[in-house]
Amino acid sequence: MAPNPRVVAAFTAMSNLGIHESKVKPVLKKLLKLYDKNWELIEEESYRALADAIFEEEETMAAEPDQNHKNKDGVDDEEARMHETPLRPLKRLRLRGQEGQSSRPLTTTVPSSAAFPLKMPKLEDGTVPQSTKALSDGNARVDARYDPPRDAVVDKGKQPVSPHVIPRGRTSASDRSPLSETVKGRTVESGATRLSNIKMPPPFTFIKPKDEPVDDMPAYDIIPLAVIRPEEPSSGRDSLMGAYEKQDGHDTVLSQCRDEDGEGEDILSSCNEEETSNVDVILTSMREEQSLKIEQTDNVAKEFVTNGSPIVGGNKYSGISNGSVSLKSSSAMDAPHVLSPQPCSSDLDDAVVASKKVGVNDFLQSNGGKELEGPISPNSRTLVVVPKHQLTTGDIRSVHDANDLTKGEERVKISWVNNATNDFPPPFHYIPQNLVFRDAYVNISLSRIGNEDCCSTCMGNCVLSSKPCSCANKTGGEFAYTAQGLLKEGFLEECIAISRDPQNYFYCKACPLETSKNDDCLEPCKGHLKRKFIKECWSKCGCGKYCGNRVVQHGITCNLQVFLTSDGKGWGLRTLDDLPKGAFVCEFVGEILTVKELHERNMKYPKNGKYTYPILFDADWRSGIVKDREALCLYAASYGNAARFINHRCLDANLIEIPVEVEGPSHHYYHFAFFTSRKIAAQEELTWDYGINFDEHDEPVELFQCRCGSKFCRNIKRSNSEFNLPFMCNVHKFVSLSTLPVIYLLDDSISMLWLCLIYFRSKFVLICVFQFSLSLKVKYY
Ligand SMILES: C[S@@+](CC[C@H](N)C(=O)[O-])C[C@H]1O[C@@H](n2cnc3c(N)ncnc32)[C@H](O)[C@@H]1O
Repeated sequence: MAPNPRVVAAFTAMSNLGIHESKVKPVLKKLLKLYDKNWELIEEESYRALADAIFEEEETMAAEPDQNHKNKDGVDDEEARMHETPLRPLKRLRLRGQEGQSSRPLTTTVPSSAAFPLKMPKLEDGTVPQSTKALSDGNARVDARYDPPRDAVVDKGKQPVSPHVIPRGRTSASDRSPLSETVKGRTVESGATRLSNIKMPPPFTFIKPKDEPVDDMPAYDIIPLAVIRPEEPSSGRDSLMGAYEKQDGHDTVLSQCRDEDGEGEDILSSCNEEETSNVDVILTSMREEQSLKIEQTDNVAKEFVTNGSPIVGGNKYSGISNGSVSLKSSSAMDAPHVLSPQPCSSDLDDAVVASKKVGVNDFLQSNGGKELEGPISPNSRTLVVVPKHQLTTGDIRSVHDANDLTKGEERVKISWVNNATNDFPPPFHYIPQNLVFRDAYVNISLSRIGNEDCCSTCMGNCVLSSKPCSCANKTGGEFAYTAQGLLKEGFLEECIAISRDPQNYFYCKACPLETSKNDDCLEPCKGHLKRKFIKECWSKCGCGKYCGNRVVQHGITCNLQVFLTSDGKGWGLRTLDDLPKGAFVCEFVGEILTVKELHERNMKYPKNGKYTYPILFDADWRSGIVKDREALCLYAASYGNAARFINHRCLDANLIEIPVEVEGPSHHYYHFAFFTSRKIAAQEELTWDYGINFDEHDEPVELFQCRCGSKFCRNIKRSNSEFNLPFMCNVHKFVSLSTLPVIYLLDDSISMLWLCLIYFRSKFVLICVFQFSLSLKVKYY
């Protein structure tokens, strides 16, 4: 029987959205039943109902995973897939100052961290501390007093962040140009700069002024909005990107809206609050001639559909409209592929999804967000551009919202941009706070916080007091923060000095990292950095929420952006603001695993691809035997925050990680907070020193070739030598220097012996391999 053409058409439409037939079939059946076989309803709006239903089905499955989704180990398949993202355990600078660790000689051609002079050269924009004196962490230790059972903070299982299929968000800057103009305190990209930066003209762009704190800008609560027909391309930026004007001190976005018939319809909205609610969607569509200018648009969906309130708007949300405007493309554009809003997700109501092949974020403009915004902020309206053939629905959930990959989880929005390729950031669940995977013992309870561990008698703002509070005493007798919320210069310098001084490594007798492997050959501890801790005030303290000794717990407040680096490091994180020295940037957030669980994951999921580095909570492992469930680490490949995008830089990174205790006095679990180690200019990539010794090859991990560009790069010699030495091949974990076949006669046989000189784990090793032995004996009968 010939296949039903309507069914085939439905499959094709879904396939264009990257949805496999097997997913479509059951849903289509249900839908046909539901709609009493009324195909029109299904076919409407490019099979919107069908796509909705499929996503909804997936959402439901994800929300209520049943046994069918579990593999034989009881592990959720989706989780398993996420964990297929390989991982590498974080390795602090190994061998640094590892005197007495005989199995790890420092003899190597590779510059190990130990090779760094104790007296550091002066770095760009900042001085490496000269002092090499051994620095204690200065903290009064409080023994962890753990009693089972774990309290409610402990997540006994996987707690996926609820996935959202379709993005929302606001218009975002595709890539802030350093040549941005500042208009009335807001950053607005110069047209010339913007035009020179973009690879192809976007069909429409909203120029969104940078948000300022609401308090500072009452007059800008409502941004006038207007829509005009764009001019010819030759007329410059206005015609290509929509125009940006200033009227009576207000920013005005000029753009064009086309109706369903392709007829340009000019709408002018002066966009006061009342009018805003009447003009639901303002989009700019290119005229046909303009769209022809777009390169590589042939197989890309180009219909932009949005529901809800204005894409460009003020800070007040004036109600979600039920109207939606669908803008059909010009003839130069393909058939639409619209992922419509999902009924189950509020995020989806205001989503716009379209496709574009190159320069994904050329469409988008964002200021990265600033102040606390409600879940239905007009700034969350956005265009999200999804390449048609690349993403699975899982991917879309994870990184679909180019304006805010935090999916509203942070106080600020964090956009992502890629002006170079068609790639999206790797999929992951954004979580703003650490979550326990399974076994990790993270017991946060008020009963465990003794009076000496909090400042219950304080009031107001502790840092304004002349006397350090109990919490400051835990930070080594002083507040780590200034009244402005920055790290004190002396404290920061001490932390930097500690991290760069090999003397500040300690070596466990029985390293949890090694014992967790549970294998016969227990390797010696490779060293852990002694760290200075910060103890912040918290809920049991008497001071207020805005006490100056509470910084990290307030989360990210600066504007950050994930971007595709141009130097081959993959995605990276940059700041959109100028940051002073000592400013808190973000915490490294992920799943809390025991190191045993980490090892199990390492073994289970093969290494390849790009992923995040696990962070060890090893700062206090020297205190003695660490129980299995207390030897913890953070793993952010599957669940994490923006910090998972921070790339490594050898030695002179602009961020430094400092352990911060917030909830409790345990040093087995703390917050891994990143602070600026120097002033950082807007647009600069944020980096930190992972502490990798690029000479180590003994972990089930694959080291990347460092492209940090630092003059202190620890990977330079190795990468050079690999290419320069003759007869050398790099075979996984060892370097074969030369191979010599030796043929010899032994008694009546001829034998072949391979002599192979290899360089392995910093040693030269001669390997002999007998390949064959051929008997020369001739037997006569
Ligand atoms: C924590 S992730 C950082 C985000 C990552 N670039 C991405 O695209 O998702 C660590 C990975 O980034 C890459 N990376 C980080 N720093 C690098 C560097 N200095 N040189 C080359 N690759 C780097 C490596 O692939 C590493 O495994």
